[in-house]
Amino acid sequence: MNQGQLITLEGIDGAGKSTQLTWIKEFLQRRGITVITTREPGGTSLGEELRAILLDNNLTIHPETETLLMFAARREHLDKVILPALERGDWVVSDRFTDASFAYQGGGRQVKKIKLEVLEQWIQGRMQPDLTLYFDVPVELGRQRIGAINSTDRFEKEQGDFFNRVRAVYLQRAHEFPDRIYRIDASQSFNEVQAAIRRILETTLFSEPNA
Ligand SMILES: Nc1ncnc2c1ncn2[C@@H]1O[C@H](COP(=O)(O)OP(=O)(O)O)[C@@H](O)[C@H]1O
Ligand SMILES: Cc1cn([C@H]2C[C@H](O)[C@@H](COP(=O)(O)OP(=O)(O)O)O2)c(=O)[nH]c1=O
Repeated sequence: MNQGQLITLEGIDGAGKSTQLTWIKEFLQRRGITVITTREPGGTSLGEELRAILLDNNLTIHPETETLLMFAARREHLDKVILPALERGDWVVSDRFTDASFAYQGGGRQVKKIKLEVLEQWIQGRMQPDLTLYFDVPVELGRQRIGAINSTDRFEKEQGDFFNRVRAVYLQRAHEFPDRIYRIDASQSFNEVQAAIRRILETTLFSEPNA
């Protein structure tokens, strides 16, 4: 049986990832693929408990503690959800994965990159997503879109500078890993973003080598 594929969605808060997740799932299902959708931090019972702590506005958490909790949740997620699904031949679409730790903890919180690389190597070895869709929006637009939602969590309440650093790391990683990370201009309309996703999925995952 073929191994499934891992697709991850990345971007600053308000970029529009969650909005497109269901459409991506349905697009893949129409191709006869069994798909599970999941998210980080979260995706398992322990992971969702860690998520509640990580997003809790009433807590102050040291940046390295935050980093370790993100990777702890990810370790569970890989063990209980992602790797078993891929081994069954199912595809996994995850709303965020390790690029978010480099962007938010590395960029936003300024945790040293080498520490993130050590944790990445520890829990993933050489494993990487097959495809990452990076939803790129200017920080102000992301904030406006979140502003339309009432509650803000521990990350969403951060200031513009924080999100500028997060976005800078995402852009840098898209540049560094062009075969895996595809930048989408997510400031476009819903339909235009969807068309861009469709083009990327068709060319990267479904292109016929001799067609
Ligand atoms: N292309 C778009 N144009 C305008 N508004 C959008 C677009 N995509 C998403 N939104 C809106 O922006 C808000 C944040 O979207 P969401 O998908 O939750 O972002 P994310 O999961 O990346 O934080 C939602 O209210 C959503 O309806
Ligand atoms: C996976 C991950 C998420 N995060 C942050 C980014 C988000 O602000 C938050 C997850 O919240 P979530 O509500 O899923 O994000 P969004 O509003 O974009 O849908 O956790 C990290 O800081 N590091 C990580 O490794």
